[in-house]
Amino acid sequence: MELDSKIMEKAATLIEALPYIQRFNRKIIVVKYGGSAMADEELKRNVIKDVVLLKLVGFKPIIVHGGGKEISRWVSKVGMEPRFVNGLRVTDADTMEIAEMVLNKVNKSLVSMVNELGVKAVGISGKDGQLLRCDKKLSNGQDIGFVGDIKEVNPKILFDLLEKDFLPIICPIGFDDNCQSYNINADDAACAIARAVKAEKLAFLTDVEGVYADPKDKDTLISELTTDHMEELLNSGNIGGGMLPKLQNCLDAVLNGVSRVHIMDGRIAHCLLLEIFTNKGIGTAILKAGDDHFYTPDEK
Ligand SMILES: Nc1ncnc2c1ncn2[C@@H]1O[C@H](COP(=O)(O)OP(=O)(O)O)[C@@H](O)[C@H]1O
Ligand SMILES: CC(=O)N[C@@H](CCC(=O)OP(=O)(O)O)C(=O)O
Repeated sequence: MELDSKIMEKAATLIEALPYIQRFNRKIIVVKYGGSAMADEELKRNVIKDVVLLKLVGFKPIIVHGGGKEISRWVSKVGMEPRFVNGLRVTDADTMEIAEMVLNKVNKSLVSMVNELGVKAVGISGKDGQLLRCDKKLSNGQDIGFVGDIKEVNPKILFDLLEKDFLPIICPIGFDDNCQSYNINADDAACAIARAVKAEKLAFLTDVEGVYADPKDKDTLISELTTDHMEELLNSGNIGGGMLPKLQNCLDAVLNGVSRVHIMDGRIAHCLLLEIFTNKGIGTAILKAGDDHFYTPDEK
């Protein structure tokens, strides 16, 4: 019997994924899902479908999400002006209240999407299970309000959830010794969590292709960025806004045992699957100096 070539192609694609499935089996993958890549429901659903697939083929994904754009929208709605210093939101008491409400809302919408696809998700914040204990964070000595600097991660709740086969979805709110709530940059939260659970991979899904050497010139996309070039890039004046904390966290993660760190465009449908299950270089891979090459299936 002659088989349709399209069906054969599908089979070949599935077989191509086999070494990657073996490589990541039972391994923890932290996906930082930025608010910038949550522009519409279809986009969100595509990202969530990818994560659900990762879970169903035997990976242990953890989602850490942001929601910066949505927080800004609500801050503006109540007549206040969103303000940022070095990519971090200046968070007074009112802004803190709004941030917590909005992030919890985003959290539950992602939980519902995962549940709808037949995988059991549990949405928590950094307060649950005392996951993210903070101090107040200063930005170059400047007080920027209730912004949290993570001083301790207690990953027990995450291991418990993973062991019971739940998919943890975390929003970046922490607490201090006086039970004060803190607004944590979601990239900081994702990196600290990836380190604490010794994740195999940390993937940042954002709204740009990756890191540009010059953000005004899209031809300057950096496909591989090694740690020894990071400082130069961070000091070049060409890294701004939310990319600053993201890159600082990539550096921190790579230097502290997370071997695969990637920034990619969450607006590209199924970018996570393409990055994990194929040998294509998507976005920007952040590598330790001396490890500067794309991964082969065996290494991935
Ligand atoms: N050199 C750069 N390369 C890529 N993006 C940059 C650069 N400098 C600043 N950015 C900005 O960083 C943004 C991504 O960070 P952010 O808005 O915080 O996203 P997320 O919500 O995913 O955390 C991009 O939309 C882009 O405008
Ligand atoms: C302190 C600080 O900046 N907190 C962030 C938390 C949300 C976040 O990081 O969301 P994205 O990942 O979508 O940027 C904020 O208030 O915007």
